[in-house]
Amino acid sequence: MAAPRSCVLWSYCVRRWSRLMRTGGPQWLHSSLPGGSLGVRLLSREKQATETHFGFETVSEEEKGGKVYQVFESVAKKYDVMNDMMSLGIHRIWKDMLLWKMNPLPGTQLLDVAGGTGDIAFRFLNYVQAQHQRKQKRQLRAQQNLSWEEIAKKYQNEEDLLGGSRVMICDINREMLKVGKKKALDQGHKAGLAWVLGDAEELPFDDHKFDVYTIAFGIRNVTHIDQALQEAHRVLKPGGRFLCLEFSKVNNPLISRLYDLYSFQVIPVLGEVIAGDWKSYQYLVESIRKFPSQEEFKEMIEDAGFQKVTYESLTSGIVAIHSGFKL
Ligand SMILES: COc1cc(O)cc(C/C=C(\C)CC/C=C(\C)CC/C=C(\C)CC/C=C(\C)CC/C=C(\C)CC/C=C(\C)CC/C=C(\C)CC/C=C(\C)CC/C=C(\C)CCC=C(C)C)c1O
Ligand SMILES: C[S@@+](CC[C@H](N)C(=O)[O-])C[C@H]1O[C@@H](n2cnc3c(N)ncnc32)[C@H](O)[C@@H]1O
Repeated sequence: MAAPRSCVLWSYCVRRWSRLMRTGGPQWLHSSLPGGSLGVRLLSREKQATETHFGFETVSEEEKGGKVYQVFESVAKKYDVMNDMMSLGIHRIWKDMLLWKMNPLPGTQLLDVAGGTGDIAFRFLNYVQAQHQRKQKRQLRAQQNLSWEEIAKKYQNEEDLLGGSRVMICDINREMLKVGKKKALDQGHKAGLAWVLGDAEELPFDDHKFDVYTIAFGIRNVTHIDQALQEAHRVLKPGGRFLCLEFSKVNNPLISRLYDLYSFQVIPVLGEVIAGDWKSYQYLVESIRKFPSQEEFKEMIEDAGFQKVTYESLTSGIVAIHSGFKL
């Protein structure tokens, strides 16, 4: 049965109002306050500067960054094994799906923010290398009179193996990057990647630098998500793509109940047994519940200036991939 028109109108008004409030209030309010729009900006900054959440705990904004840092400093060494244990390997499929969605073109310059131990970056390198090798093979087969030196050269130039694609991994946590760098050596990734210590809210890069921006399981931990989204928009080239893999809202009531049971009864126990750290994994499950739904997050991405914003829910909405373009 269709919803009555008054309900539709009411829900539209509520959505418009909450969106306005998130973006600093209506325009008329800016000029009626002392100091005009600066007044509002200062007021909203002051308001923002008071409180936020760290999982289910209420903390000041200044505190949150430090607490998140401690969590990832503490879990870094066990991070990868914990992900396999908690998700029975399913996180690998989600990350593969992010790459399939990206389907990078030859020469893509990727920025992977909150890149941690490099899972997205290594998948990107494997993907572009496989893609480039297939292309090179096709070209070599098509050329009849090549010497073996010419053929060998094509295979030996490591930089060329990636067809000009590169990935920059940016993360705020030294320990996560340290584990990632070691993993890169172990997996034989040398060319085409660089590691940078940096904050998603204040990226250490010039404007219009990257073709694709990814953030996987990272944005949930950032204090000012709107600021991180604006930074993503700033560093992308016109035509560039934003892709985010993050926990989301489960859309099936039965799965939701089981998932809640699993999250609150099993995950912290796994955290304690495997990583000796109950609290960090309690933070993980609580922070998941605090993160906006698929639709709310879509609106936040649009508010940062992205166009053609879409999302795909995976595993009944346990996670979602959001995509947007800087046009
Ligand atoms: C500190 O911050 C972080 C730290 C990190 O290490 C990582 C992250 C970022 C996170 C990731 C990259 C991924 C992390 C993965 C998850 C949080 C888990 C995602 C969950 C799933 C894919 C599975 C979802 C589970 C369900 C839909 C419910 C099914 C659950 C059950 C049948 C068990 C229900 C539980 C109870 C009744 C409680 C009592 C049970 C026991 C004591 C037995 C223990 C049972 C198990 C170990 C079974 C585990 C089962 C599964 C994993 C189910 C998988 C199967 C399917 C989805 C089909 C970070 O930010
Ligand atoms: C759950 S891990 C995700 C790592 C990786 N992207 C993956 O998918 O496995 C979250 C990462 O976000 C990083 N992080 C948290 N706040 C950040 C911020 N403000 N700027 C950059 N990275 C941040 C943490 O240090 C951590 O490495």
